[in-house]
Amino acid sequence: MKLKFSKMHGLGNDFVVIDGVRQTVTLSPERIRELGDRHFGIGFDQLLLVEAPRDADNDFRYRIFNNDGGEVEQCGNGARCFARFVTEQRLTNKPAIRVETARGVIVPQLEADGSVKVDMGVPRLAPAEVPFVADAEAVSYPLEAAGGTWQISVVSMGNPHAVQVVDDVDAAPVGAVGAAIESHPRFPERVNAGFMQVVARDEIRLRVFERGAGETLACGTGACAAVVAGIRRGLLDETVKVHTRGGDLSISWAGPGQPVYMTGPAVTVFSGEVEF
Ligand SMILES: N[C@H](CCC[C@H](N)C(=O)O)C(=O)O
Repeated sequence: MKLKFSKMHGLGNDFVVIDGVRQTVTLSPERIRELGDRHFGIGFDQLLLVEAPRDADNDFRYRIFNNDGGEVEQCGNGARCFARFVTEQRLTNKPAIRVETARGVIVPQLEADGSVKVDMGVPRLAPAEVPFVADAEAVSYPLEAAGGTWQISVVSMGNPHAVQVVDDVDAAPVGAVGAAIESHPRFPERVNAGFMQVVARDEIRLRVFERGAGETLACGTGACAAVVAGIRRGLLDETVKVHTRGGDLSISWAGPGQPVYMTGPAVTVFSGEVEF
């Protein structure tokens, strides 16, 4: 069966986005992996599926599948592309869109300058909510991995993140240490591993080894988690510019119990059809 899709990216974190409202879509992990292959398929970090909401108070449901075929709870760069997609496809004309995800509702909003601002919801910091195996909640935890001990902060943006501070992201062992943290047994659902360099109290550089996708050029929820971790460590102020390899995001967090706001671009590269 042929399905229409759009190929999009948020700062080089790239997606195939599919309208599951007007099309009937059945996905298997195997087919997602085939289509995610950058040589034999279309190629993407994540596949995003747009569905009708389960709760009539909301506008859409949003499902996210990593390149490895696994379904996950949240995607920040994807949320911005989602908003651009449903607007371009005339599935809505609302500027602010209520979107159900596996772990709560997010509200992306198209801004006049073409960027997209997203209320990413309230970060969860208790280990059990990440989930992360620990005796008690702390600002950071020592974690043994890849032959070293890394001081990580754990944050859930709906999806799990383990963030550490490094002197220079360009020299950080993202591949080896990121892979070891991603599959560390203290993260029962695996984890996205972030490496953050603090440039100033309102500026960081960030690389993320993503769960189920490897290092990506940018990670929206990773940027949110890194700013939350940096503020909790007393290193950052409320609004932070996050430099990723694919470009810049603006992240704001007013503190515990408050939502994280993320602002950045969303680009449609092309549309196409594919056998699913
Ligand atoms: N790899 C992530 C999902 C995509 C997140 C990322 N692309 C973003 O922009 O937040 C996970 O397994 O939780």
